Amino acid sequence: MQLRRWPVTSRFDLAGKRVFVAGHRGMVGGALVRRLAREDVALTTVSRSEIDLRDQAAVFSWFAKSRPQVVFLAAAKVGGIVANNTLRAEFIYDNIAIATNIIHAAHVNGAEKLMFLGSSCIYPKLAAQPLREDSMLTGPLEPTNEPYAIAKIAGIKMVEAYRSQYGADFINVMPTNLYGPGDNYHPEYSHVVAALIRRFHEAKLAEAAEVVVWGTGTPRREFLYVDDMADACVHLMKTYSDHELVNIGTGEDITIADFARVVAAAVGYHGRISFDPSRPDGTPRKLLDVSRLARLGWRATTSLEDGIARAYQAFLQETGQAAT
Ligand SMILES: NC(=O)C1=CN([C@@H]2O[C@H](COP(=O)(O)OP(=O)(O)OC[C@H]3O[C@@H](n4cnc5c(N)ncnc54)[C@H](OP(=O)(O)O)[C@@H]3O)[C@@H](O)[C@H]2O)C=CC1
Ligand SMILES: C[C@H]1O[C@H](OP(=O)(O)OP(=O)(O)OC[C@H]2O[C@@H](n3cnc4c(=O)[nH]c(N)nc43)[C@H](O)[C@@H]2O)[C@@H](O)[C@@H](O)C1=O
Repeated sequence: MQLRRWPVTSRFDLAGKRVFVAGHRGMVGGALVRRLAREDVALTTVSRSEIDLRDQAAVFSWFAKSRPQVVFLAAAKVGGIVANNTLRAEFIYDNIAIATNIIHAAHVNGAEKLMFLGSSCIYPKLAAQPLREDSMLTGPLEPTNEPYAIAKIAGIKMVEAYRSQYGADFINVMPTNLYGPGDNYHPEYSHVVAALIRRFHEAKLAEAAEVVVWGTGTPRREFLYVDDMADACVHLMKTYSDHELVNIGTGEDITIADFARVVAAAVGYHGRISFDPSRPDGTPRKLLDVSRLARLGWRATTSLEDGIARAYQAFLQETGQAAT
């Protein structure tokens, strides 16, 4: 029987390092900035108005001046199932450009460590569940987000190649569906968590009799609170150094129908919930195998109910509706 090789653990000291969070204004980037405030680091960020990370010359010039020693690559074009399926060209172009620019610039400018954020959608649509890291590229992808998934796989393979050819200490993590402060509430292009928080809230205010949830309600999803995600990223940056992917999740999933009821309860909506099967279900199930992450010493701590309650409060604050 082949022994499963467990990842190499190592101690990487962040203290005093110049740390670049690419995508710092986003949901994950913002959580990383909050989490890194507890570390002794020299944090550096650059906003999109200063540099478009698709612009190779601008990225290379910035890296040559700033020379970050540690890079969290959290910048990407991100969206839910309809955004991915509608903006297919933008999702593949932007995400390949951002990944290739930053990974190469980090290498050329001597970054000591880089973390690339992939996504659970890189795994085959019908792969065995829970999804193991070695199931990547073993079957067809979910069509609705294939461009995005291909871009993510390109970034993953680039990180592996730079470790192999140049000995770069670059690592790949695969987050599950994320939610929390700083999420995107676009009515069509958001992910399910933000979409339902907004829709149930607006239905409550309007005293609507019914809320329509997309799809059949039967798909299953795993949801990780974004501040847990950031903590896992810092933990792995400090302790993990190998070529294998590391899934980041809770290890628990829920049907969209049951999840909708969790959000309705958190928001305080008591009307009917119906389903619109004309909207895409996407992958039937995306539950990550988090045993490698557990062996590396990390587990999620925020329950779904607590996380949704905190995400709803963040939504109210971010949209200026929080009770004063
Ligand atoms: N959200 C989720 O459920 C999941 C996310 N991930 C991954 O986590 C990472 C972060 O996702 P998330 O925080 O949700 O996404 P957000 O959309 O919230 O944040 C993305 C960030 O990237 C920046 N960005 C995008 N394009 C460019 C560009 N061309 N130039 C400069 N900056 C750019 C955005 O800047 P600006 O705000 O100015 O537009 C934003 O700050 C991504 O790699 C994503 O693939 C993985 C799995 C699940
Ligand atoms: C993280 C992952 O996220 C994306 O994949 P996804 O998990 O399928 O994305 P989603 O959150 O948009 O949908 C999850 C499920 O939820 C159902 N659903 C119900 N009602 C709404 C709704 O109102 N909006 C949305 N978006 N979905 C809804 C929807 O029908 C689907 O069954 C990838 O594109 C990619 O970005 C990626 O990597």
